[in-house]
Amino acid sequence: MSKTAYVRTKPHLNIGTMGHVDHGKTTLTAAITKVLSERSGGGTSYVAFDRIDRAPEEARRGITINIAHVEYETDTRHYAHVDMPGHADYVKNMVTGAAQLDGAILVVSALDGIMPQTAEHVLLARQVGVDHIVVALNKADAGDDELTDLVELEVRELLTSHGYGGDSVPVVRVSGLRALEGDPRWTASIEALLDAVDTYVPMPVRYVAAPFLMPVENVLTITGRGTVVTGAVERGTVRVGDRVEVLGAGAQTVVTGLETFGKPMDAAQAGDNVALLLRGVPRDAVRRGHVVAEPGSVEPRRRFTARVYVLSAREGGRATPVATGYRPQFYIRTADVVGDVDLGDAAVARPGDTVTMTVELGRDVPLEPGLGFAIREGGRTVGAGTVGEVL
Ligand SMILES: Nc1nc2c(ncn2[C@@H]2O[C@H](COP(=O)(O)OP(=O)(O)OP(=O)(O)O)[C@@H](O)[C@H]2O)c(=O)[nH]1
Ligand SMILES: [Mg+2]
Repeated sequence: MSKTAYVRTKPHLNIGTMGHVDHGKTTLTAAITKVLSERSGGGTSYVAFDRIDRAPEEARRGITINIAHVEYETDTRHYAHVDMPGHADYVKNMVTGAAQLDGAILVVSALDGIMPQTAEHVLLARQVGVDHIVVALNKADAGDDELTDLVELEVRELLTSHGYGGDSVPVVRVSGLRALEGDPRWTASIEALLDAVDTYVPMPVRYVAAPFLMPVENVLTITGRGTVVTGAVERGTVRVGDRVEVLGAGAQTVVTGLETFGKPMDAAQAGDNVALLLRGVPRDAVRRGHVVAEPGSVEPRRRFTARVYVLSAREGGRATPVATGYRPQFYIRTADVVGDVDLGDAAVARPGDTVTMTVELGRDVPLEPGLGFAIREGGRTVGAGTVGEVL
């Protein structure tokens, strides 16, 4: 049962594909692993399309529902890549996936251009703190150059309007599908995209010395061993044998095992995508949205002030204003919590407005100034905000 341990030889970054449904995110993800697996001295294994979209409903409907993680290595870096769903009904999964990205690949079909979730994902990425975007203009094999030029202009404008500096963002014309088929012109396009990611997305500062904190993304059971929680370490370092607290479950426990992509490790640090085996915690006591942290290092709270941008109807938001007493869902880290909005002296907030509000959540969660969140209602994003003061 001895598995090869994870050896940290290159800097590790978290990236992912986002964009409108069917623009080719999963195909591109598979193509990236294929191209890199064929590089000499690689360290990347090819992950085929149907191993990324592997739930039966995903295979049947031909869409991505769950976030899938794959890993690969370029010459200079080790990447964990999340392939996010584009379909409007699954944007909440995209929100929790994007919360941990150091950079994102925005996939835009050169045939279709900007579509509703293209714009929504850019807005959410900004909100959850993704600082760098590289654009893959996909399906370039099937598009004509003039139309693709127009799409590129449109995408640069969209990025600029969300503060991404659209003029300097790399835009690479690719074909995930032809690259998967091994067409050299298009495997070269994937190489060019990866070079753009390697050079344009900087290595973020990792707060490895801070107290350990990891938002729980998923919970699994390993028969005979116990409960496992997965997620990206937000800050600090955790070692096998460390005592941790599961905020939300009200439990203290000990980490008895640590893995990244199936490889055991002795210590995980900020930025790593990991699975933690927790001693004696029942499977149903832990949920997505809970936070694993160094005991006593954070105190969950429920009241805070926030600056919130209320999306306009054109951006997919509400058509009518919100007032005090409004009760939408708040997406904070991986948590999804109802909250009461108090607008104070302002009577209403109209779509398109940026306002200050006081929020009272339905339960305590770890909060801190500067933390980004999304506000959703009836399956769509209606606002995006940042925590001001925790009350
Ligand atoms: N011509 C062409 N078709 C492509 C390319 N990439 C993907 N496709 C096709 O586009 C369709 C959607 O591809 P997916 O990779 O599933 O798209 P997706 O963005 O992951 O979709 P969701 O995850 O459901 O949002 C499939 O039929 C692909 O074969 C490409 O580079 N060229
Ligand atoms: Mg997909």
